[in-house]
Amino acid sequence: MPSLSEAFRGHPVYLHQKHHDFNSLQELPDSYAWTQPDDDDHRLTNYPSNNKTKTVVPIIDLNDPNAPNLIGHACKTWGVFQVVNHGIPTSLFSDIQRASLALFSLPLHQKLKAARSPDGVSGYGRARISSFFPKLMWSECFTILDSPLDLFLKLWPQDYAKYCDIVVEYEAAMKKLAAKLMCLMLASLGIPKEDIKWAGPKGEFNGACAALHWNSYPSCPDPDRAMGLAAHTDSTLLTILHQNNVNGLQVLKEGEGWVAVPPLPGGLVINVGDLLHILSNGLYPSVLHRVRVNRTRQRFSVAYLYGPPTNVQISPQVKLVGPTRPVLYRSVTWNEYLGTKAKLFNKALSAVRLSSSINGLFDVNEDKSNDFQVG
Ligand SMILES: C=C1C[C@]23C[C@H]1CC[C@H]2[C@@]12CCC[C@@](C)(C(=O)O1)[C@H]2[C@@H]3C(=O)O
Ligand SMILES: O=C(O)CCC(=O)C(=O)O
Ligand SMILES: [Fe+2]
Repeated sequence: MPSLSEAFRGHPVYLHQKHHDFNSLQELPDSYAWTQPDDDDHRLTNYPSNNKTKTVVPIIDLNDPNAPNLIGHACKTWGVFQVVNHGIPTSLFSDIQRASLALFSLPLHQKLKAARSPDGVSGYGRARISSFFPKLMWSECFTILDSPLDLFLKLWPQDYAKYCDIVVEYEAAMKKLAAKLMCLMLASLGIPKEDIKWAGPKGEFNGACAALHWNSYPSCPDPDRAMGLAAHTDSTLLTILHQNNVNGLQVLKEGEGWVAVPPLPGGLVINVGDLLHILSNGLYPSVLHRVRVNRTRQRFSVAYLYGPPTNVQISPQVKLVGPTRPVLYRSVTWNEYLGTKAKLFNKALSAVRLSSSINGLFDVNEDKSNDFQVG
């Protein structure tokens, strides 16, 4: 089986190679301006506003006996929810946040020592999706696949070990939680975990592949015209996101527009990714999300992007297919899907959709991404 890094090496994306020291920018350079000052442009606003409706992303207590049903409902109607009582000690969040702050606070020349190579995915750089947009995003990121050791040695020749320990501990905790969430999500779909061969006899999902992705969104001199991270879905089964206590994450809710996902102390945001959308035969939408920035506070997030072994075929589960529910997607491996995503970005799901299926019946993800691109 190709490792996740090898899977990426086969599907390079071409990124803007120029990096900026955000702290030195007193004004928004044109290359970061997604709208012009006099634009009466609603594309970056929350239109239609969620202020009137007060809809909030569901918050689910994992100790609640009704959690499986609540998760099922949240996945079906939102494709995203927050969890509390997930069993991860808060000290692990402060540790990983401290590591992320230490990393992004390094001088640019130091961060560039661990820069992502053009055909790689690990290391420091811009979001991979950058290449699909004419403007730059107001953010920097750092991706860890496999071991952080080589990267951290370059960043912190003396202190690398303590940061490696934090990452290893954080990933182990995430892996356990992701397996638990997979079991709950499969149960909510009525799929016994025995139907997923790679889950293993006890549902440990040992063969899973994952990436740890750190994001930093510096304070921005002109936040209304900038974009932290453009609207995208994750190519994962699910993503577990920890955010610091700064707003910015928004999800697109059918019929409501962009809805903020406010940070919840000790909470984690769980979102459905494209592969779970496929596996659920379109029942669970992989939620479109983006990040806005603000004038005064730096925002940090740590995403654990979780998927299957890279060579396992993921297809709509037979139990979710029937006379009134045609099979909506062909089967794909994560490796293949990452290649499709690298080429087609937000059109990747449509590309693996079966043309004979009844369009739009179950798939709420039918390409809406163009509405949110500045073109
Ligand atoms: C395992 C993954 C999943 C990746 C690529 C790689 C590591 C970083 C992930 C993200 C994180 C930011 C959005 C995204 C769209 C991006 O550009 O990089 C994600 C992408 C995907 O979900 O496709
Ligand atoms: O920073 C965030 O809140 C979201 C990050 C994200 O969507 C990602 O890393 O995939
Ligand atoms: Fe994401």
